[in-house]
Amino acid sequence: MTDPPTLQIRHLSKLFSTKSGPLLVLDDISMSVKAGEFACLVGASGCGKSTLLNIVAGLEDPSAGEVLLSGSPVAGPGADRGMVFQNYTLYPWLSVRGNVEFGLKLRKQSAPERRERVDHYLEIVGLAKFADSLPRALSGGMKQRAAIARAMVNEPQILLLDEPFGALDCQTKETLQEFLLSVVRRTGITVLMITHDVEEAVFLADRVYAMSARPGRIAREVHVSLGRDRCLACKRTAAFQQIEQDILDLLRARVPLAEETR
Ligand SMILES: Nc1ncnc2c1ncn2[C@@H]1O[C@H](COP(=O)(O)OP(=O)(O)OP(=O)(O)O)[C@@H](O)[C@H]1O
Repeated sequence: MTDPPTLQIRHLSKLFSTKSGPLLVLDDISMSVKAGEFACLVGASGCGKSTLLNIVAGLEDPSAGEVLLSGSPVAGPGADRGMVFQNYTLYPWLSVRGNVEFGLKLRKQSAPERRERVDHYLEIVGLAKFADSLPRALSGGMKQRAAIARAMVNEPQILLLDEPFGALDCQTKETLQEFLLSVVRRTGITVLMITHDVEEAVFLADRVYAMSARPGRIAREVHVSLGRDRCLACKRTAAFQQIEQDILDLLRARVPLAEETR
């Protein structure tokens, strides 16, 4: 028997109660992410991307449907999912090392084990020299690299990234995109990332799920057939731009302006 995909989302819906009545945000979402795959969800603002990621993270409950991680239902947050958010979420009073090892301390890992693991992941994200620095001494890009190390150090089954480069300037964002790809290739980690930046999704992902406007549905699943050896120059190739344009056309066709407001 073959192993189940790392992540399976089955017929998932989410309804919020609001002052003006029930609000259907996600409608019958089904998708999966295989081990070692990089999947991106793209969609207009308000289509429910963060809600979906929060449900996968166990921070919100679905109204219907289920999320399975390696075949087991998700029933709350857990160290088997590593999360990185858009806004830098490092503890300002802890050093980079203190931030990265925080989860390991909670799980009562011994000091020598912690040191070895933290050193390994700080080296992977290129921050070994900044282990003792406080977050305020880091640039935005370095903070996000530290946040990625903090998520990876628990060796989760899947990394969940919520617009991790959304607050960075264009140049830093591109540097971090290349950096993330190199980390993913080196470690083989499985990733689900959400972004509204279609170019970013095509550059990073093996598969892109395009979501319709609210209520969010999976409008199309696009296999990014660009190979796995990608560099920023790939963004200028005709093949890349064709895939990007197809997804943009799809999103534009499905997002009437009136529904863009939240
Ligand atoms: N707790 C909540 N109660 C009521 N409505 C909510 C709640 N959380 C989110 N929403 C609504 O659900 C919709 C989807 O929000 P969500 O943040 O998931 O979208 P998004 O696609 O991630 O948007 P963005 O790209 O702007 O971050 C929005 O209309 C939002 O106002």
